[in-house]
Amino acid sequence: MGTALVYDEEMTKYKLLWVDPACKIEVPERLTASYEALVRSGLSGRCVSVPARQASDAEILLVHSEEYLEAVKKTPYMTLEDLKEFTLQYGDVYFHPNIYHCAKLAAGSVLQLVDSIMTGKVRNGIALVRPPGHHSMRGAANGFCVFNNVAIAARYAKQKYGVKRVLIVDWDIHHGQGVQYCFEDDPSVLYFSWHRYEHQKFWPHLRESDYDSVGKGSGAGFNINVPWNKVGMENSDYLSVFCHVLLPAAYEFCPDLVLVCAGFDSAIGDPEGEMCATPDIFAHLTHLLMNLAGGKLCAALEGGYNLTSLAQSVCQTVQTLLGDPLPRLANLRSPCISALESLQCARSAHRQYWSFLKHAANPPLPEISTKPIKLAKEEEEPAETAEEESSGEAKVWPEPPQRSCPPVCSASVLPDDVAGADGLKRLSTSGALQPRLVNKLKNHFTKAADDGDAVATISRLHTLMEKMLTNEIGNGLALVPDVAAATMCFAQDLASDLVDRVLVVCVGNATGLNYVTTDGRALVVHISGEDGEERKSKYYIPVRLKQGCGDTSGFLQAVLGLLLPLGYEYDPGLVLLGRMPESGVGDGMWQQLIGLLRGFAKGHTLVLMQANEEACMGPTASALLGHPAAPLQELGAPFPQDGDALERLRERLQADWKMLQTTGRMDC
Ligand SMILES: CC(O)(O)CCCCCNCCCN
Ligand SMILES: [Zn+2]
Repeated sequence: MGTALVYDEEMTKYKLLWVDPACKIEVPERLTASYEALVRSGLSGRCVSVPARQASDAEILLVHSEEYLEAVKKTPYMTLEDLKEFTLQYGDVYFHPNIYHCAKLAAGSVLQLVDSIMTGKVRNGIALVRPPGHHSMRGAANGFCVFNNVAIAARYAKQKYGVKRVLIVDWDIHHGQGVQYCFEDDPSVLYFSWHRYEHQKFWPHLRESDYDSVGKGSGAGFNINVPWNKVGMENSDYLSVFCHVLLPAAYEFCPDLVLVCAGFDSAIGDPEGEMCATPDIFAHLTHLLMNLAGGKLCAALEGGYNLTSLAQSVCQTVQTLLGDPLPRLANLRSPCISALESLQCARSAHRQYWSFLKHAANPPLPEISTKPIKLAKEEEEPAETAEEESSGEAKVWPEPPQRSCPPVCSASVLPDDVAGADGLKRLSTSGALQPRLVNKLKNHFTKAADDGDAVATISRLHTLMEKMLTNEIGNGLALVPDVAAATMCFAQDLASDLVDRVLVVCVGNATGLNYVTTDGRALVVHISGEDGEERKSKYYIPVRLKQGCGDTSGFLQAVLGLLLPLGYEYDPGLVLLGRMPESGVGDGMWQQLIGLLRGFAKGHTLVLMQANEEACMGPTASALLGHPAAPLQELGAPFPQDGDALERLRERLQADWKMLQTTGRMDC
């Protein structure tokens, strides 16, 4: 199933008609720059084009009041003076004779996306729209927004398709207060937003944008705010919040549909956000949401005011929706202290609502000042410099890396063209494997199985990996006689011969895995139901689930809160996933694991399974081919001792692994 793209150039046909420094950045070129970049890159041609349409009155009234709609209906007939007058009653927004028409198209475009996804015409999609939506409220326009496109879409999906739970992820750099107000007492809509806040000094200066706004009444816990109190946030800050707040809550919420308020003013170069995350981060943010709700993801453009970074970010997002391998995120740093404080505050505020946080550390939080903030005059409306950049140096960043298109054969099961012992000889003579290595491998395997098929296995694995690294195939699945032996020998000898770092993930009980690499060429994460061998090295991490790998909520917490951050920090060139016999891990969880691991190493994942596990081959191949994992059924709380043990393990490891941190040093 494909990816829908909704775009209509009619939505470029309104603009600011008078001088207003607060609104001048919201220009029609935002849409044309985004769309033309998709056309130039060939991405628009790979999407299913879905036409825009005007939202009906009834659809707009799902969120807005009649008097507001009636008032906006009058704007097409207003004189310039009337429009200016009309605009004065709202904040940081402007009207135009054609903006009502465009606002209906913007809202209708997102509804078209919802229809295409809910009727199974496409898997996911994006709507390039303006005016944006997430600031507009029931009875008011605000922040360039007229109708709340995404809030209307959420209500529409529930009403028309009986969707039970909707997750709204708002990665725009501004707080979508309109969405928060709309759903704050509604437990069927989980709203997550991060936003530039600077302790209420940043627009829209709302006290309720802080982390302690968790929702009201039965909606308590279903509103998650992560305020950024400093500018300059980077990729590692964003990923930490996804791994340690959003994703665990999202999986526990188990949505039927994911809507994204896709604002790209959170990217580097944007004059509003002043952040430093690079456009390719949106490839990963999108990917991390794509295994929820069976892949039903609907993104709607919100902000983004630097046309270069906006266009690059839109392309990164669309290319991921299409299923292409992700770019590797180079040299992630430790999340900054301010980000860690925000992370810790959000986790603490939600501790009582989410089982994944039940065992989280609970250090005291700083006092939130309740006194109204006093904005210094210049902070109210920064004087517009002639050139935005001239106030600060113009940001420059590298063009996002060219992302390989999906290889022809994206998952290959042990090509049988390399059979028997001669295969290994061929490899060794071809120089692919030095003779010394051949002997080492052979004695590794001979104890596992008789010489013949052990040798055959080795040569097949090597072939599979070579094809992967030449991107001839994306990933692979290998059935081997002895998974533990194959995994270790592969990690120790084969893989480290061809890539700089191998992430080895072992699922299920096994011995002989505590293979110590001091040079860090392999990182082994072993998730099992029994004590792994004790940790001798930073690069061998046994994760024990007392309830075994069949405990999906414990397993998932280990994956999201430990494995993902470790993987991002380690940044492997290859992922090796070994499924030990009788691991007990469920098919759904297994597919989610594969889906998430595909985000590393440009999707180069090699799965090793015991030869007799045919039953699991189907689900494995499907996940390797990029089909969305089956949604996990409702997750209970992880067993107390597991939840507690995982939190303790994370705290112990964070000295070595910075991406595992979730608390800032907060002197209260
Ligand atoms: C969709 C969106 O969240 O990007 C809209 C942002 C509105 C910002 C209003 N203040 C602008 C101050 C100009 N320096
Ligand atoms: Zn914004």
